[in-house]
Amino acid sequence: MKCELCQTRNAKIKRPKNQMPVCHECFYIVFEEEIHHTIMTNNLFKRGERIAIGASGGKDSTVLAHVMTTLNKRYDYGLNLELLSVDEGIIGYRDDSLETVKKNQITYELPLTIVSYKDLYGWTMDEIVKVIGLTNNCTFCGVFRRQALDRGAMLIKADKIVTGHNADDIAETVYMNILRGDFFRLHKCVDIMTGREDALPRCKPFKYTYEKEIVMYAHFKKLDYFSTECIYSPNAYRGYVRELIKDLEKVRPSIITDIIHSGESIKIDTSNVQFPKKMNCKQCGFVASNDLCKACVLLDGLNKGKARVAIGRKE
Ligand SMILES: Nc1ncnc2c1ncn2[C@@H]1O[C@H](COP(=O)(O)OP(=O)(O)OP(=O)(O)O)[C@@H](O)[C@H]1O
Repeated sequence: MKCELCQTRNAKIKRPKNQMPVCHECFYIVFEEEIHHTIMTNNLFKRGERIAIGASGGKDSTVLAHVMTTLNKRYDYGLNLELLSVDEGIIGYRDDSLETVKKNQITYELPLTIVSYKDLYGWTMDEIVKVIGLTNNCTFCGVFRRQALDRGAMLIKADKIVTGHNADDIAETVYMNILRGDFFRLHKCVDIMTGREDALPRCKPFKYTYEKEIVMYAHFKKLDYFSTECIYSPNAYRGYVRELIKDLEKVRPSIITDIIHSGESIKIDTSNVQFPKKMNCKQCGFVASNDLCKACVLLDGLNKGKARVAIGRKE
């Protein structure tokens, strides 16, 4: 079968996004051009900006570093790209994936900054898990990582952070927020750029990019990425939603894009939604919706030996 795009070479893959049979060369082109289109139509960047690429060494952020470098050169975006990694302190997982980031730093000739939970908070995830166990550790990790990325980006004086969140991640989040009735997050999670009004906006150039295509791109281009899941069990609830969407995808391949578009089209009745206030944490000065930010509340709990109370559980 011939490639549907060039009509010359033999088709080697069926695009997961639309089932189109394409050759490798055309796949690379459409994959990169769609991301360029997303960047341009959403005005994600301005010339001269310093962009921190959240680099975990996994497939998404490795492809992100590759594609951002490629497009920055091809279209002369004029961006100063840098890699920014957070070392959560998980032996046998993050130490290995950071080795991959270090190799990519050399491949893409980008500066790399690594910030660690140990330096920022005095705790590694390994130490936190010893105290709290495996049930709620993702809460600590998620809250700390979010702030650690901000802190790292401020350190390198970045104007924006980009992350490798892909279409599958966003569709899952839309679905999860609907199932939880969390309308504030539902409203926010489809934004391609959050925190526009803050000092450090975050962008998701892969908002419409299917995870399967990211894996294919990384695989065929032979990119160096680390493919092991976090050893501290992934978020179980998200796992169920992911399975559900994967099942639906078998009968309706466009389901991921459809869910994102539904999320974008839902109009939230703001009179019924409590939007969190925006203020600065009285302890660390970072963005908070209460007197203390979530990271400081969790950290105080850990330091006082009341970690479970800090996440709202009984001791
Ligand atoms: N430790 C980290 N350091 C820097 N950025 C990170 C880190 N962990 C996650 N990110 C950023 O957040 C995005 C989404 O993270 P998530 O935990 O969902 O991982 P993922 O889907 O497995 O992505 P990846 O394949 O890049 O690891 C990543 O693509 C990356 O840009």
